[in-house]
Amino acid sequence: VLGPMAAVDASGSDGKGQGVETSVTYYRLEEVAKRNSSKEIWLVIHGRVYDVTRFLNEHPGGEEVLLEQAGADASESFEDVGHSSDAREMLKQYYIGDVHPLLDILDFPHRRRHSLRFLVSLLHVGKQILLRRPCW
Ligand code: HEM
Repeated sequence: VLGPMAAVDASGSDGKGQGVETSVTYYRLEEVAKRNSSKEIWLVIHGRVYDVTRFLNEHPGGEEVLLEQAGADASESFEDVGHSSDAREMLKQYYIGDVHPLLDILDFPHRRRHSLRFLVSLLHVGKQILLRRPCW
């Protein structure tokens, strides 16, 4: 129901800063979870959302492993493989936005079964609050 959140200027540009102006689109995990077929595949890796649909055929590790993680948080499996720095660099091409820290917290009641993941996402929230200007 909730679509992607409106783009938010995360750079805090005041018109004269040298900071690169960037805007971030925020998604809920729920939105990501819908992109779980070979027609459309999104993955979350370390709180960032990647549309890997057009990467399916090109992935050196095969499309099967991506399909297994479709619509889900693939951080752990991505790290388990020990992807090269080239592979990490490639992520940028498929980046479409971030998982929204607050909206994820609101999902809490539905996620009790994943308490460890919830704690990890809490850590992400803490990190985002420390590293970023508030955007809500
Ligand atoms: C957008 C996300 C991903 C990108 C850009 C990516 C990229 C790559 C690249 C470039 C390689 C070649 C080896 C290297 O350079 O490290 C590779 C290998 C591999 N990837 Fe990924 N990968 C992604 C996601 C995943 C995920 C989510 C999984 C696991 C579920 C996975 C499993 C593997 C496996 C099993 C190999 C083969 C390793 C080997 O043969 O030694 N990859 N990937």
